[in-house]
Amino acid sequence: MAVAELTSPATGAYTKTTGRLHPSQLSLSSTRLSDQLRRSFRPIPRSRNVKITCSVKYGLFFLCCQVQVPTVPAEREELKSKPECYGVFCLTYDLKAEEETRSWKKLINIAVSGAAGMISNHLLFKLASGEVFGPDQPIALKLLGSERSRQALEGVAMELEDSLFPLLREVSIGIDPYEVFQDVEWALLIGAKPRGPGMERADLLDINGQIFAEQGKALNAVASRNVKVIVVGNPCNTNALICLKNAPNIPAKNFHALTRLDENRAKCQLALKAGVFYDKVSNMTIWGNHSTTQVPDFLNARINGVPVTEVIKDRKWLEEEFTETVQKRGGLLIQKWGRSSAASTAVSIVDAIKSLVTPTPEGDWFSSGVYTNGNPYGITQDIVFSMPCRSKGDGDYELVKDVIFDDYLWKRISKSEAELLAEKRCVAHLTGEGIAFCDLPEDTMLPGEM
Ligand SMILES: NC(=O)C1=CN([C@@H]2O[C@H](COP(=O)(O)OP(=O)(O)OC[C@H]3O[C@@H](n4cnc5c(N)ncnc54)[C@H](OP(=O)(O)O)[C@@H]3O)[C@@H](O)[C@H]2O)C=CC1
Ligand SMILES: O=C([O-])CC(=O)C(=O)O
Repeated sequence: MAVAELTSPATGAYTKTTGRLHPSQLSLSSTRLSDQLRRSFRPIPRSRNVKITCSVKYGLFFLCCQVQVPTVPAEREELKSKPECYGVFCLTYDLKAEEETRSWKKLINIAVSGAAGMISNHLLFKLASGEVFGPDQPIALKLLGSERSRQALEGVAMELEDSLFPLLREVSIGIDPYEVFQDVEWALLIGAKPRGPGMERADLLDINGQIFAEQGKALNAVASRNVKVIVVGNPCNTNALICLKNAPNIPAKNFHALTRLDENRAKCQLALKAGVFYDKVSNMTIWGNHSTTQVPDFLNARINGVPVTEVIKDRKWLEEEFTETVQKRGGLLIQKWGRSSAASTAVSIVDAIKSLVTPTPEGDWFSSGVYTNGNPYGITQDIVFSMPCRSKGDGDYELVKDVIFDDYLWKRISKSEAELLAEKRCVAHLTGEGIAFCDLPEDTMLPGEM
């Protein structure tokens, strides 16, 4: 433990501060001392357990603070020199002094993994602009990358600096999830290895599963106890399951696998067929896995409040063409673009978050891949399955009860369920459930694979 003593003239009262704090959390009336502490300890990440004890040393006129910093082990020495914050975001501000920021809400911490990737390149700027959490909600972005992407991460942070977003109060970059996830209230887990040529899906499950097992452990150790986690990196349902199994201290209900892009794709196809604008399509459920077995549910969906099956009477089109178009939309896009959906995925992540932080419109719902324990439909427990949800806007959700099923829908749901159970057996070594046995169904594919 390294110890530093800092003394500064202090006038008036001060808040007695003792305990494990980051210098930015200090609340001292002596701004000079506070600034001195911040300057001295800026390079030390929050998780370093900086211990600060302040007391009045010389009557009312001087504050003395003792700052104790744990000695960094040799193997982590390299991280010590790495700044936690980035560029202009290292400056400190007295927000309360600014008239227009007086009504702002408390800062929220958002972690984004794969922050130097394609999806993040769209998403981060949407988050920073205020379009996701609102115009009075300042945010801190914590960007997680790797050795591979270190330079690129700095490039992303530089672009965020140059965008002058008023609500973006902090940006930090890092490669250690235990540091980046410290106190985060949202974790948007995008980074994952893409499936390469000749790579088996089982290999992908294993490689990416290890990333999500580690990130689950890190969230469990250092994130806010009520952190909301949205897993985007594929295969996202099983990655979300691995993540939640490795984070037993965080409610399993807080983990989501992104199927909102599939919902949006399905709405678009129904609108096109019915000749209406896509905002007229509601109650769109995607059931199951974010894969080519996903089930876009036309039985419960509505157009202008009327069941889709009454508007589009061509049941063969709904069962075959519509369903397959949605299931394989990602693959077609890759053929056209030469890379997978990035902008529309970022938009769908925004939609997914907004659906949790704003009340769901009366009578409507949204789809999300969530933990099946306690589901009212009879879907196997202990997997992450896309189902219809409603939210009061408090970050939480309830599953929708009043949905109908027919034989066709159940058959399709069962196929996706079987696929997820097979994926789960493949990753048993990562969920703490014994030895993995991987025997995936022949047609198991991500939406982006053809
Ligand atoms: N659920 C959904 O609806 C959708 C999901 N996806 C999925 O989202 C994920 C990210 O897509 P996108 O942003 O376009 O991808 P990119 O390839 O642009 O970025 C992915 C990031 O993943 C990180 N990564 C983590 N581990 C590895 C690894 N072993 N090898 C290579 N890169 C790794 C890399 O960042 P770093 O080096 O910093 O770790 C990289 O920047 C993919 O898994 C994709 O399949 C895509 C579209 C829709
Ligand atoms: O398969 C992929 O990587 C892309 C994907 O998930 C999608 O477009 O839905």
